[in-house]
Amino acid sequence: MAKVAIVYHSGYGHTEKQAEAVAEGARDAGAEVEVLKADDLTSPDSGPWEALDSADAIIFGSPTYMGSVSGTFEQFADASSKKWQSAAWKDKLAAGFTNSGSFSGDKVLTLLRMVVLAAQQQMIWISLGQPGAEQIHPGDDPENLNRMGYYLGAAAQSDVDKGPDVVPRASDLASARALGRRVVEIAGKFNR
Ligand SMILES: Cc1cc2nc3c(=O)[nH]c(=O)nc-3n(C[C@H](O)[C@H](O)[C@H](O)COP(=O)(O)O)c2cc1C
Repeated sequence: MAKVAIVYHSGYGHTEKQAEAVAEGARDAGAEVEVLKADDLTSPDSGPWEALDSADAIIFGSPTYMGSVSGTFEQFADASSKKWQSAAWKDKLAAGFTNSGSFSGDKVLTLLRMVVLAAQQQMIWISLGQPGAEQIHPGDDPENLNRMGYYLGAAAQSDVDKGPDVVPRASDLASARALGRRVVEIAGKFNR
């Protein structure tokens, strides 16, 4: 059984909904899933690091704040430098998701930050694997995966005047679930 760890930050609960959806998709695909808060992993010497060390795949999640990952996620990235020193995550699979207030909101930089983190850790980045762009229509249809046309990871947009009980939309959560499933499917191929 593939082991998947999801490590995310969410200041106001929206990205947390996305993290839950990624976890649901990974569990549906048969993985053992641990969901970890970046808030608990900001020091290299304390926190549930073992769950990350033993995972086949680590999926990173952060809201987009000021055009990149949040400060708390960046603290986690800094703290992970201890794993870089020992190449502890070399050849693990990696993927990512982000959520922001604007339709774009510069989410691509958040995902690229995660790609660079994964590369520095010598991990293997898994793209979203969903066609977008030409399939976009404005409705909130759960079948409408990747409505914003991102390919590096799963993107969600949450209207800033609405709480996490309303947004992210069903379509964005469906994209997140599909990313969780894809990571597990690729972990299966990789292990074979
Ligand atoms: C400090 C801060 C910076 C933000 N920067 C951006 C941004 O650069 N682009 C954007 O589209 N939304 C931005 N937002 C809006 C958040 O991305 C949005 O409200 C998101 O749903 C918050 O996720 P969370 O509830 O998981 O914290 C920002 C919000 C905060 C609090």
